[in-house]
Amino acid sequence: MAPEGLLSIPAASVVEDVLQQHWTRPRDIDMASRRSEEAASRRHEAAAWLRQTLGALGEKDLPEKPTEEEFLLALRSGLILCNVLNNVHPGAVPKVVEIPVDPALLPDGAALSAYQYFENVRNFLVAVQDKGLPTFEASDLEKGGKCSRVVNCVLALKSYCEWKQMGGTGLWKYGGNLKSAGSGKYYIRKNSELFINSVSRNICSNGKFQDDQKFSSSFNDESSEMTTSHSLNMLVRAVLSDRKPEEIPSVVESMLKKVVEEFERRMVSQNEMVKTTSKDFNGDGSKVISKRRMEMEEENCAHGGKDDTRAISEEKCKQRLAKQNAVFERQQKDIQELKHILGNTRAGMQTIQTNYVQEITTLGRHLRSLADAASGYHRVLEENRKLYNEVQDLKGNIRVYCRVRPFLPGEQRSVSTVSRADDGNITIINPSKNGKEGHKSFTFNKVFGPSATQEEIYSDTQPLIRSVLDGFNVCIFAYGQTGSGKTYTMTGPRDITEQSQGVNYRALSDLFQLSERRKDTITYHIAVQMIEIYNEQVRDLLVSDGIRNSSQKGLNVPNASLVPVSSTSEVIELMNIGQRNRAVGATALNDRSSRSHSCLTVHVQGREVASGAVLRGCMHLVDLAGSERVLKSEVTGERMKEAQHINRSLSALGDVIAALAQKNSHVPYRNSKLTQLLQDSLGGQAKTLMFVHVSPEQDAAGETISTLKFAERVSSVELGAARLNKENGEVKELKEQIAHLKAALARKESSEAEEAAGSLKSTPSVRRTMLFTPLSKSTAWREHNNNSLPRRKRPGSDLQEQLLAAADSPPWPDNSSPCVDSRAGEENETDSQEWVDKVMVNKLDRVGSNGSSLSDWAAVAGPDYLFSRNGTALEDGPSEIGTTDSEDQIVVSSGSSESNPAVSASASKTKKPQQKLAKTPDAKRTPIQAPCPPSSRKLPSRLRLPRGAAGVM
Ligand SMILES: Nc1ncnc2c1ncn2[C@@H]1O[C@H](COP(=O)(O)OP(=O)(O)OP(=O)(O)O)[C@@H](O)[C@H]1O
Repeated sequence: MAPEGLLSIPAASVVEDVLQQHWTRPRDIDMASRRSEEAASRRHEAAAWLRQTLGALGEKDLPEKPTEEEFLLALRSGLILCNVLNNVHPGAVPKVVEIPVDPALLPDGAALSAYQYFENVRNFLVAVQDKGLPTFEASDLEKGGKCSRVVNCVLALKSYCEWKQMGGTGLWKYGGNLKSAGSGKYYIRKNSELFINSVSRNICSNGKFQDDQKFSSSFNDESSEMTTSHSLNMLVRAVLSDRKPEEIPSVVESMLKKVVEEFERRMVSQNEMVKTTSKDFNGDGSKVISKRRMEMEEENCAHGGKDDTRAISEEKCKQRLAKQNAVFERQQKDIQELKHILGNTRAGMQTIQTNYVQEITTLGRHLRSLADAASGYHRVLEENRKLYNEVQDLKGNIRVYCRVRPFLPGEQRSVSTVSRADDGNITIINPSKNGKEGHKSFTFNKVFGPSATQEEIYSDTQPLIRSVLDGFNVCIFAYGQTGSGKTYTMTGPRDITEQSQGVNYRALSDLFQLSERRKDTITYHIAVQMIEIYNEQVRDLLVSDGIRNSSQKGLNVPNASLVPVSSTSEVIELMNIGQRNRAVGATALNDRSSRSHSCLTVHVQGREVASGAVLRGCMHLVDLAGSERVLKSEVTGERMKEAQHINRSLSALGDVIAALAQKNSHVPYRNSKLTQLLQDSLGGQAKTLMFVHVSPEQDAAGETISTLKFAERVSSVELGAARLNKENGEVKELKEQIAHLKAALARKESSEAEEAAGSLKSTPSVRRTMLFTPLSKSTAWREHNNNSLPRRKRPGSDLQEQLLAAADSPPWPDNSSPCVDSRAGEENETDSQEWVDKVMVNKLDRVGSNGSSLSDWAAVAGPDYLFSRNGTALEDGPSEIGTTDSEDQIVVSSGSSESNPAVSASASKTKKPQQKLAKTPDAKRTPIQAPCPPSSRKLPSRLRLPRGAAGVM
C-alpha cells in the first residue's frame, strides 16, 4: 500500500507493462475463427435485440441465433427493419409495406414481394441515413451479401435506441464518444466480453490492430476507441491463447511473479522519489519538486485511461495530485514569501551593516582624533613638565615630588583627605574648614598618587643618580609626618622584595651598574657613610659602639666611618649594621617611628682613564624624622626631648629654606646639625630633590597642609645651577704637591704638639671646642686624635705616617662638598676629596701590608677608616667627631654660604690649640659586632634593610 500522500501505482498498468515486456512475441492466433466467432456473436446480439424489440413479429421470422443466411432472409423484406426503426423512432419510416396475409390474393406475388422489399428496405436505409446511423447496401440482404454490415447497422440502431432510452439528450454521434450529456462520463460498454471478443477479432497475427475498414466504420469503432491502448484483457488473452492448458498455470505464475517484482520495483522507486522530493523540498528545491511532480503526473497519466479501474484510480490520482499541487503551490508561495522576507531582511541587514560600518569608521575617526588630541595633550603636559623641570634645573631649584601614601590595613578608610593627585597638582580637603578654605591646592614637580609604584617613583629620580657619577652633588631627602611613608620611599617596606625596593637600593644598584659600564673610560671608587642625627647629636652608624652614651654629660659621637664598597651587597651589609645602631623610639603616633634623621652618603670618585681628570660626586640620601608637632605626639620625658629636637631641627631647616627663598645674604645653616649636614645640598649648587609625603587620613589633614606648605616653600628655593666637580690631571698633581707639603708641616706641628701635650688636660672647655666634624670631615678630630693618642708603631708605619700626616691637610678642591667642615678659613677648602683619600689610605694600608703598590690618587690618608672590611680593628682608637653636653656647646664651622666670621674665627681658634681628647675605653673602635640597640623593627634576613637611616635596602 502506498504511503499516504503518495500516488498509487495502478496495478493494471503494471500487469500490462509486464506482459508487454515479457510476452509480446508474435503469436499464431486463428484470427479467422475468431473473426467468425465475433461476427456470429454480434449477429446473435442483433437478432436478440430485434426479437426483443419486435416481440412476436420478430420471433416469428428471426431465430434466436440465426446464421448469416437466416439473419439476412428474415430481414430481406425490410419489414422487420422498418418496424424496429419506427419502434425506436416512431414515424421514422412513414410508409411500411406490409406483407399480405394470404399471398394467393396477390395478382403477382413475386413482383409484389420484390416491390415490398425494395420499398421497405429503401425507406429504412433512407431513414437510417437520416439518423446518421451506419447503413448498408440493399444488396447486402441478398444471398452472399455482407451480413456484417447489416449487423453493424442493427447494432448501431440498438445503440441509438439505448441512447434514446437513456434520455437522448445531446447529440448522438455515430461511431464515437457516445456521451450521456448529463454525466459527462465516457460511455462504458457493459458487455465487456463482447468487447473483448470484438477486439480480439481485430488483432492481427503480429498482435497489432488491423485497420479494418468495416470495423472502423461500424459501430465497433466505439470499442476501438476504448482500446486505443492495449487492453489488459486482450493481452492476457493473447498471451494465454496460444498456450496449452497444462502450460497456463506456470505461465500465470511466472506472469504474477514478474508483476509482483515490477510492482515492488515501482514502489521502491516511488519511495526514493518521495525521499528526494522531501529533500528537495527541504532545500531550496521547489522547482525540482514541481518537475518531479510533473514527471509523476505524466507517468501516472501515461498508464491511466487503459481501463475502467485505471480511470477511477486516475481520478483519485488527479484529486491527490490536485491536493498535492495545492500544497506545493501553497508551500511554494510560502517559500516565495519567505524568500521575499529573507531578501528584505538581507537588504535591511546590509543597510544596517553598511550604516554600522560607516558609524564605526566615523567613530573610529573621532576616537583617533580624540586619542591624538589626548596624547597631544599628554605630550604637551609632559613637555611642559620637562620644560618646567629644565627651567627649575637651570634656576637650580630644589625639585619637589609629592607622594600620597595609600590607606593602610587597619586604618579607617573613610574619605581621603586628598581629593586630587595628578599632573603635578594635589588638592587637600581640610574637613575642619568650610567652602573654599576647605580645599587647598599645591603644585609640585611631580605628584604621585597612592597607587604609584616604587619603580615609578624611582624612574623620575634616576637621572639624578646618574649625575652623581658625572661629578655632581646630589641630595635626596624625604620629608613628612610620622607614618606618611618616608622610609617606605627611601628604603622600602619592612619585608623588601625586588619590586618594593626603595630609592636607596635602586640608586646604589644603578650606581654600581653604571660605574661598571663606564669602567673602560672612567675608573670609579665608591664609599659610603651612614650617620644619624639624634637629639642634635651626630652619630656614626657604622661603628658598633659609637652610639653608646659613655658620659653623663653627653654622647660620645664617633667619627663617621667611610667605607669603600664595590657592590650593593656590601652596602646592604653596612646598612644592616647602621640600622642596628640606629636609635628608634616609639611614639603615640607610630610606635615604629624613627625619632632621628638618618643619612646615607655615597661618595663617588672617578678618574678618566684617558685624561686622568678626576670627577667627584656625592649623594646624600636622607630620611628625616617625622615632622609632626610635639603636642600631637603626646609624648613626655625622653620622647618629648626627642620630639623637640626633631622639631627644632626641622624648623631650622624651614628657616634655611625661607632664607634661601628670599635670597637673604645670611642663611642660618648653623642652627641645627641637620641644616649643617644639608648645607651644601641646599645652598651649594647641588641637585636637590625632596620627597614630601602625605598621609590620606582625615585626622592628618592639618599636618598634611602644613607639610605641603613647607614643601611649596622648598620648591621655590633657587640654588643656582649645579656645578660639576671635575679637575684635570695637572691641577690634581699640584694639589697633591700641596698636600705633601702640608703633611710635612703638619708632622712638624704634630711633634711640637706632642711635646706640649703632656702639660695639658682635657677640660670641659676643651670639650667644648670639640668640633662637630660631620661625616668625612673629621680633620679636627684627626688632628686632635693624631696629637693626643699615642700611636703604636707598626711595620711600614713610616709610609702610613706620611700618609696620615698628609691627610691632615687634604687638598679639597672646592666647597661643593656635602660635608660640613669643622674648621673655618682655609679649612673650608676641605671637601669630599679628603674622605676619598682617607678611604684609599685605608685601602692602601691593607694593600701596603700585603706588599702592594700604592694608588697614585691615594695621596692622603687618615685614621678614620678604623676597621677593615675583614673586621680587623685598627689601633687608632675612637674617632669622635664631636662631643657635646648640650647643643649650645656645639661649635660648627660655617659652610660656604654661611657667613659668620665670629663663629669661623672661634672655630679657627679652637682648632689651633689642638686640644687632646682623653681617650675613653668606650671610644675605642672595635669590629662591628656590638649588641644592637633595641628596635621595634624586625631585623633582617640577609636582604632585609635597615629602616630609615637612608639605608640601602
Ligand atoms: N606607598 C606606600 N605603599 C604601601 N605602604 C606604605 C606606603 N607608604 C608607607 N607605607 C606603609 O606605611 C607605614 C608607615 O610608613 P613609613 O614607616 O615609611 O613612614 P615614615 O614616614 O617613615 O614614618 P617615621 O616618620 O616614623 O619614620 C609602613 O608600614 C609602610 O610600609
